[in-house]
Amino acid sequence: MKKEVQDLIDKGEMLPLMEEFYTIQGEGAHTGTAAYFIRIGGCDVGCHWCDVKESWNAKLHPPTATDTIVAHAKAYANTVVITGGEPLMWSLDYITNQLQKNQIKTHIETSGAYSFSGVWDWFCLSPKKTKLPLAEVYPEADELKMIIHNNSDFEFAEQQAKLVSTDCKLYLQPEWSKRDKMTPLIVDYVMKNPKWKISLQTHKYLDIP
Ligand SMILES: C[S@@+](CC[C@H](N)C(=O)[O-])C[C@H]1O[C@@H](n2cnc3c(N)ncnc32)[C@H](O)[C@@H]1O
Ligand SMILES: Nc1nc2[nH]cc(C(=O)O)c2c(=O)[nH]1
Ligand code: SF4
Ligand SMILES: [Mg+2]
Repeated sequence: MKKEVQDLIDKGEMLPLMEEFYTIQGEGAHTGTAAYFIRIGGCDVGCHWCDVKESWNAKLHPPTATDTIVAHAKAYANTVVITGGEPLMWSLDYITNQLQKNQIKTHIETSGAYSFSGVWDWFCLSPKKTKLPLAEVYPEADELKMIIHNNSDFEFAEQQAKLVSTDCKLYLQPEWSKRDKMTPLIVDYVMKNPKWKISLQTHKYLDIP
């Protein structure tokens, strides 16, 4: 990669954009709310059930001017969700500052496995066993969203819940390929442990992006 491009990426003025789309937030506390999604390429966390493995190799996603991404978002929405891939692999201070200057709310979906950057109106932390969140990230979480793929994931969810702030909202979300088996177990678990709520990937049921 040319040095000029790498310098702009380092400053967050370019980002390896995989896709951008206007849709309805399908998961977590803001389920049902219209939002413009920005999916940034690159992730090495390696979840075997990841539903966007095409995002993993950052080199496949062209460095794109952040100002262009912000201009697109502005034409559609007053809320942007930055996801990936793992968005915290990149410096997100520039994009979130630009979005907020344009009165656009900034939301993130992250595993928390990389250092914190950006200014966030809503921070969704979804920890993974293969690459745990950094200690500095836990206090930032407004929402903890634990993916339940097997029975041991309930225990992992409880461990992670001890590390976020007391006012962080707690969600259990069935891993999509195991939803028929795990959703009824999550329903039982939430009734026995009502500090948790269930989050479904409602966009998949609606067949929208
Ligand atoms: C694709 S990830 C991208 C953001 C970031 N890498 C992360 O994992 O939080 C977006 C959200 O989808 C969740 N997710 C990914 N694959 C899933 C699956 N197969 N079933 C349910 N949720 C999934 C992740 O846990 C995360 O909350
Ligand atoms: N509609 C919709 N809602 C989402 N919430 C989190 C998503 C993600 O992939 O980060 C996602 C997504 O891909 N689509
Ligand atoms: S951290 Fe997120 S993007 Fe990366 S593999 Fe896991 S679910 Fe997929
Ligand atoms: Mg998704």
